Amino acid sequence: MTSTDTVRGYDVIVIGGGAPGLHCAETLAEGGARVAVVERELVGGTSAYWGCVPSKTLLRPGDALAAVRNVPGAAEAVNGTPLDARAALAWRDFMVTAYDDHGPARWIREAGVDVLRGHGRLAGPRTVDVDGARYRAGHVVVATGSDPAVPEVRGLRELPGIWTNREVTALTELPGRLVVLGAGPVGVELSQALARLGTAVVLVDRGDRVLPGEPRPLSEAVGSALLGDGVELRLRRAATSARIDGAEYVLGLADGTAARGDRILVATGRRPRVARIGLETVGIQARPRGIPVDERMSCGDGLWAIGDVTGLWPFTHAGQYQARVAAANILGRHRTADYAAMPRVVFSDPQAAAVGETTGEFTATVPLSGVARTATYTRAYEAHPGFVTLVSDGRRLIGAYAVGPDAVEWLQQATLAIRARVPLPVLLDVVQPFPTFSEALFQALRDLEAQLTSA
Ligand SMILES: Cc1cc2nc3c(=O)[nH]c(=O)nc-3n(C[C@H](O)[C@H](O)[C@H](O)COP(=O)(O)OP(=O)(O)OC[C@H]3O[C@@H](n4cnc5c(N)ncnc54)[C@H](O)[C@@H]3O)c2cc1C
Ligand SMILES: NC(=O)c1ccc[n+]([C@@H]2O[C@H](COP(=O)([O-])OP(=O)(O)OC[C@H]3O[C@@H](n4cnc5c(N)ncnc54)[C@H](O)[C@@H]3O)[C@@H](O)[C@H]2O)c1
Repeated sequence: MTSTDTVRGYDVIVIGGGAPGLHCAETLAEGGARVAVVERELVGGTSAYWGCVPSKTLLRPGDALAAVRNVPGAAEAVNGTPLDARAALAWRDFMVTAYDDHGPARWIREAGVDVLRGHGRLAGPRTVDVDGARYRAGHVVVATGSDPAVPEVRGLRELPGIWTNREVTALTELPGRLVVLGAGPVGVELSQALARLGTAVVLVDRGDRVLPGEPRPLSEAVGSALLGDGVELRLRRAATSARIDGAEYVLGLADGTAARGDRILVATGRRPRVARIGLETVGIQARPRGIPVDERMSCGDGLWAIGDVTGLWPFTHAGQYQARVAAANILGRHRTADYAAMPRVVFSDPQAAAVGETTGEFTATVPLSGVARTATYTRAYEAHPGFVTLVSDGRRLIGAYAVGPDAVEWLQQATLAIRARVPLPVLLDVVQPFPTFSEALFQALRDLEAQLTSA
């Protein structure tokens, strides 16, 4: 144990070097604080190596090919050759920098942040141990993230070789058949990515639709796209047992049937990483969802928590937003988190995006097939499942959701409108360029206006 007179001190120590932890540390260093980030594995965390980046990279080849196949003139330039899975996996390796974190580690050091390699744990107020070395800090930010949650299904936890997001995003060989348990964002995105790369996928969920947390029309559009890619949907079926039969994984389902594959991917949510980080030494009791924080991201005196470990909004962009809120407060500028306009996005093809409320006093839905951009974009426009729905309280937008090409990008207009509380007449006065999918927003606003006039 290091004696107190040799203990190193920082203004702030961030435990966990995922995207939110790094962003917090960088913002604090920019603000003049002496900062260290503790990381026991790879600087960059889940998003960079086993989450957002590899999953979006694995989706992209299928996206691009499907888009080309729907465009007369371009479709003729591609023959029937399937996607080259080896090239796609090589691109994934490039995007995850072959699981080497020298680049991000150098970048954060150049931002003025010390990187302390090892397992960090609180050892009392304003004290952090890193593999036995003791450090003191004015503030400690807990940003330890989350692990995959494997549900209590008979035999599942003991089964050797089950996949979670780590194994599937890092796969080196495509399985012939894959059983995916859980049709949330992880299950949906990776089912489509692998199906398009050549795997036969069975997607199982106890809910009656994919993405059960989102509005039904959005789930239905994404579900039918998955069916179109050959994904077999087994909905309304909870998993009840799991076993290996020879070389085959067998997932028993509540209706007495079974799903069989060369692999099982468990995509049934996340649980906060709160074990062995010394929360008890500072009097914090984590809840099942995570560390409770106030709107400033504070969880105690000189103690803060951000990212997945809070269990609030398990997205990289949400954790980074919380990082800015915590950093501002630590630097003495009062700031509170506002989640009224938190974007929720699924990078399936078509993309699905939502923000804010999903129901309200007034709603207006416009199909994308009625927007000129769609006809120039794809020959499949008549059958296009795309749409946008706006939700209003009669004065402003309070929510929006959409399915369609690049929906994740153009629905951001609604995010801005909700966050900035823009009055509906001002939104109606916004010019949308022609021909863009954004024109659907204008049409939906006009529909809202008509409803309000006749109300
Ligand atoms: C397959 C998949 C796809 C996703 N896609 C998206 C997406 O497209 N968009 C999006 O916004 N979100 C996406 N997410 C969610 C996103 O990855 C997470 O919300 C984000 O990574 C959370 O960041 P975090 O820093 O809280 O946790 P993490 O990224 O897990 O970082 C925590 C870090 O802390 C380290 N650590 C933990 N405990 C200790 C300790 N005691 N000492 C030292 N270090 C420690 C870990 O090694 C890790 O590096 C996806 C998630 C998955 C699984
Ligand atoms: N594009 C993105 O932003 C993105 C992408 C991937 C993941 N993420 C985030 O990562 C987190 C984890 O995602 P996820 O998809 O693993 O979790 P999730 O909680 O969103 O979905 C889990 C799904 O598993 C199902 N399920 C759970 N137990 C089951 C059982 N025993 N039998 C059958 N079905 C069962 C649930 O009904 C649910 O549909 C999410 O919060 C998500 O927002 C975000």
